[in-house]
Amino acid sequence: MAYVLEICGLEYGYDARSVLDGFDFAQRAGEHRVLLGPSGSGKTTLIHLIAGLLSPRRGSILVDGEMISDLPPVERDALRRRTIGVVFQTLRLVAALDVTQNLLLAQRLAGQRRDQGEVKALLGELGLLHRAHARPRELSQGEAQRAAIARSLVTRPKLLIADEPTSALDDANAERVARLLIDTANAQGSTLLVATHDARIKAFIPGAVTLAPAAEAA
Ligand SMILES: Nc1ncnc2c1ncn2[C@@H]1O[C@H](COP(=O)(O)OP(=O)(O)OP(=O)(O)O)[C@@H](O)[C@H]1O
Repeated sequence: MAYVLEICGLEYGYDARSVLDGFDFAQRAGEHRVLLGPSGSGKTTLIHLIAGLLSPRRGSILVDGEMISDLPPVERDALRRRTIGVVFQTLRLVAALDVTQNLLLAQRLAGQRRDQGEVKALLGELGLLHRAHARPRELSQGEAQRAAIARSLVTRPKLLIADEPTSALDDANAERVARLLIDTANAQGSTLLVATHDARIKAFIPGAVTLAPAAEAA
């Protein structure tokens, strides 16, 4: 099966401080993986690199066969919107839009037809139909998280990345969110990469890769 993500010899750092030093990783379509690492090991940095929000110092990142790390910014943005969904720690829903409008906007930014039927179906799957016209500030934290998952999956991205989706949750809710991510990713045909320091996630997604703690200043 084809690779959705291939990372080779990735290097990145902030000023003199190296965060990633020769990181290699590959993920095939349908092969969900966990990126484990303690706080500060570079998980969020790596997600930003994969999504083309940062540029590597060295090495390459291929998303769905395209070298996102080498593309000019406009094409990078287009590739990200077409092929990657990210559930950020801070969720990043658009405050002025209701849940349905947030999902329709994601479809439009991905260059897709706005599809109310698809939006409704996904909100139903995530138990959010009754909140379809609520603004983000009117949602509970759990509802907002599910809305962010729906927003990231409504474009059926090849790769769905979730940044620390469970670390603040108790066992029952961590399991619920992990299962929800896996089930909805499967239903949408997306491959899941969960970045976390929450070792409980390994029970749900067996393929784990571990980031070493950040290196000391060079
Ligand atoms: N914009 C920045 N400027 C300077 N240093 C940064 C910046 N962003 C992150 N760092 C540093 O880079 C290292 C990796 O940070 P990153 O946020 O990627 O780690 P993380 O594994 O996602 O951590 P957490 O689990 O706490 O979110 C940390 O030491 C952090 O302090």
